[in-house]
Amino acid sequence: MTVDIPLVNGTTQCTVTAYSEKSYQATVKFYSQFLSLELETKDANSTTLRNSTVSLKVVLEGNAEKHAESEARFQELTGDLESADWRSLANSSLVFKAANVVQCKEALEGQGPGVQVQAYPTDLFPMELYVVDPVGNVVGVTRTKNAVSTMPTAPPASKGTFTSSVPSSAQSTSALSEIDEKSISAEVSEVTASASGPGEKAIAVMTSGGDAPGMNANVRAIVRTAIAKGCRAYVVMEGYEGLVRGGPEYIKQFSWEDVRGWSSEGGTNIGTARCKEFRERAGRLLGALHLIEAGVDALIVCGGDGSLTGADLFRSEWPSLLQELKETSKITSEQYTRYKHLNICGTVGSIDNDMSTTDATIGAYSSLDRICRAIDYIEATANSHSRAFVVEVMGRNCGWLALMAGIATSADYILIPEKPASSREWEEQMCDIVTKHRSRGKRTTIVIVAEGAIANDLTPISPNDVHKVLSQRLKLDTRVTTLGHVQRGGTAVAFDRILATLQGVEAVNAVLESNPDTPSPLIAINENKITRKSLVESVRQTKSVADAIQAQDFKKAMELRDTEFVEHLNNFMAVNSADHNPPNLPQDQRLKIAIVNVGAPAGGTNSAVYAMATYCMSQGHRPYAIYNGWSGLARHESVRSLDWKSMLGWQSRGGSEIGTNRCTPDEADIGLVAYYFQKYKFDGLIIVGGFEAFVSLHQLERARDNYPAFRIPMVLIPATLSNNVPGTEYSLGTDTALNALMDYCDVIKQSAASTRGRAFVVDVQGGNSGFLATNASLAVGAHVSYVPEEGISLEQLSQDIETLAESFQTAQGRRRFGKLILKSKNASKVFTPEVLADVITAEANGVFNAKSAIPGHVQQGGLPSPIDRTRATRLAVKAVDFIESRQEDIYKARADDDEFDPDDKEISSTAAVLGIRGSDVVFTSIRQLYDFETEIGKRMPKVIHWESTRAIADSLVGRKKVDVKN
Ligand SMILES: Nc1ncnc2c1ncn2[C@@H]1O[C@H](COP(=O)(O)OP(=O)(O)OP(=O)(O)O)[C@@H](O)[C@H]1O
Ligand SMILES: O=P(O)(O)OC[C@H]1O[C@](O)(CO)[C@@H](O)[C@@H]1O
Ligand SMILES: [Mg+2]
Repeated sequence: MTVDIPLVNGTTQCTVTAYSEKSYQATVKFYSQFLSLELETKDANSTTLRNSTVSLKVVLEGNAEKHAESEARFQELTGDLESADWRSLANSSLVFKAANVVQCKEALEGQGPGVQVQAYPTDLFPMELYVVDPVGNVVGVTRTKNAVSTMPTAPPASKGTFTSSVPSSAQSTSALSEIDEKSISAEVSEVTASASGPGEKAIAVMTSGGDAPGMNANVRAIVRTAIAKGCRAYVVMEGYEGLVRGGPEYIKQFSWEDVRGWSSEGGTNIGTARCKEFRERAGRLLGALHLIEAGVDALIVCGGDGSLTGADLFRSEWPSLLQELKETSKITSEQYTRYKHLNICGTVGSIDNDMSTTDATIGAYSSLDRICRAIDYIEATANSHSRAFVVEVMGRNCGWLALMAGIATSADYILIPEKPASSREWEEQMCDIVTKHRSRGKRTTIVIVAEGAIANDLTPISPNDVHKVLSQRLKLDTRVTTLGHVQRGGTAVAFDRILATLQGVEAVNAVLESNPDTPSPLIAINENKITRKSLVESVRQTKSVADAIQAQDFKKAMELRDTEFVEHLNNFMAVNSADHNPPNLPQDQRLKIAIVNVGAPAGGTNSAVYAMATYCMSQGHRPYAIYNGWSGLARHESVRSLDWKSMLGWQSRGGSEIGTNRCTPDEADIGLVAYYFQKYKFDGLIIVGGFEAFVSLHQLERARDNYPAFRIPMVLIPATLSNNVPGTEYSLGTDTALNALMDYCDVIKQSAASTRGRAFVVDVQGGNSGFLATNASLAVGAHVSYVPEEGISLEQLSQDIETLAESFQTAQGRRRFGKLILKSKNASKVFTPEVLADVITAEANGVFNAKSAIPGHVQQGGLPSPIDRTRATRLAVKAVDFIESRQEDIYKARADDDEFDPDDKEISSTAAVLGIRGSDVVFTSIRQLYDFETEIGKRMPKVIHWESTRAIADSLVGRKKVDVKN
């Protein structure tokens, strides 16, 4: 039995049979533009074939016309047919592994070796080979590269493992600051001894307003960076309260050791308060006096909109405060001159995320994490009773938490202060959505109410108001849950620890670089980039949103809000009312869009599929899922149209609901992939995955020449914990993985700290990318991280052991003294975690010992983090928009070869990677990335965007780097 495969792009088809000497018989279908061949197996045996090499005899025969045509064409190209290598295909050796059906299935699902042909067709003479099992399923695939040339192309990356070797010698990447604890202590005592010499600065940090997870990491980074830069570090205890009270009890000098282990601790260890006195000039006057008395030159305030408004006011009043202090003889003229300019800087710490000009505030994502976990829990009980839940979340004047939680948990409805409606309107809209969801089979209803939710007449909307509507009008069994301060509790998520740390370093840099003419900075983050904004301007903009709301000018309030907030809100409305209202687009603009997952599982993958499908529905497009990757498609025609009900709950699930594996189109059979694309008439494709997904997009784009079915807009949403996809600085799944690894490390570190003289060597995933190890080391304060980009040199290893031994010797049983060494698996093949632990223990001479710890696939994470869920939603919507907007650019080329020029920029840019680069979300063409920005052999981008983070991670733990010249 054979499978008919229609012609694609005029490719000639012939059917031939390959059979084993024993029982197994397979049909091999062979495609070539010019040739028709017969293949016949020799020595093949269905039970012994696995992993064995089988010789396939290739006999040229059949279609004489085509044969002649190919010879003529070949002669035209080579001028010498006799020596033509394509003839050597006859009797060529084919690697034909896993030839029985079960094994082929495994192979195609990425669990075993695939079927490969060691013959290399060219782009000019492409060939595909299909092995069909006795019942007609296509189970085998070929590589299709170069039939003519004897020059083999690079062998395909093997499934599952990456073999390219990684240098184990260390290459110094950048000039890292060489600080160790001893030298820093020495510096500190020197500085303290000379008190306030004019050269040295004293930098103080305080936390203010509601506490926020990550504040401790911020304080730690500020204290250590200040010390590392030769400054004295101070903390102001209890927020502005401490400034107003003053004295050494409230304004304390801190040492390197004082902040040990703080990254992993929730709340704020230096205290915070809401201080009435500071709102009055008299309070601020006292604050100014106390700062000067303590000799503080610069103040970094980590707090929310209120705290930074206070800081801004303090800054603007400073000259007059100083004048008054001088006139009342509270300070000397020297002090007046020295402290004439207040050097102040804000790092935004608040769970509310209500400060303009920054995308995220320290603590907001930790709080969102608590909220999403709670709602995930509530879902289960709601589902059991088919109940409705009204969940109140924090956000006095701001709906960010409610909105993001709404997206991350696919809640039915949200009520936020930024977009109020009349009571009648919101009640109608909520009832309409909830009724439709229920009528389509949803058993749960979740409505999230922000603490500050209001109607458009500014009257508050309470959870009880919502309860009343759901229970009385819709007769739903409804409960109210107020999450309260649980949302502010617990330790910070990885994002907040890293954000707080990087912003702390940047804040110290900013105050050291500032002069009387520089405007006071606020340290922000925009997309993936830490930025400096003007404190005055940020406060002004934040206030203008609040003013617009008070003036009931909600349209203006929205315009003044960050564009990302508005984008999230629009996305929430679109995906959550999918299929409800008439689609947005007219019939003739509605498309068929496919989505496929490729590579290892990554957090947020399901959210991307869910968002893509629901957004498609709201636009009027038809979403399709290709189940089980390219191999699923080639083997089982695994295309299903996605329907709303079957995707319920996907938003919050880990793994990949539609299945994923590492097989690329070439490996699966690109001709067959093209055939199905043609059969389903896809107008666009979204691939979600890691490096194999990147390679897949490249293969599809290059195959457009032969297969018009690929002449459609195609987008890759990067998703891999390795974060090694060129074209982006962030891949879905990295945040989930970082949290999983960080949680693991926190536990291990606690064990090490309790044991006192113990270090753990933790084995970290990430292929050839040290991203995960570097960022995790920043989040957990690991003593050392070894990454593939640097390798492990003996010099560095011995230096690290020496530093470790010294610090254990001086630790004298202090708490929080657990030491971690994070080692990327590919940093060294020789130094496995066990070997490394043994070497370290032996070299430590009994001062301490080391053990290995292997988190393994736990690093893929369980539930996806809220960051991965919400980013997935945003990127999926952008990907669909891209497919819509790029139809015109490639539409003509789909039907007409003459219109297709693969090198045309407009056309080639319709196959792109959707990435976050610096502070922008951008589409970059796969051609550009693959040809110019990728180290294919290493499966890495050429430029490592996070390189500078390594120096920061090292310097904050006082690691000495050995400068190895390679
Ligand atoms: N307009 C202002 N002038 C002077 N000080 C202010 C002003 N607004 C706030 N502050 C000071 O900042 C403190 C914290 O402000 P607020 O209570 O608004 O919290 P926040 O910093 O916005 O944090 P969060 O909202 O996350 O809890 C106040 O108690 C007060 O001391
Ligand atoms: O109980 P507290 O400390 O006044 O904090 C409650 C408020 O603080 C915030 O969480 C911000 O930290 C607001 O969303 C909330 O209204
Ligand atoms: Mg606030």
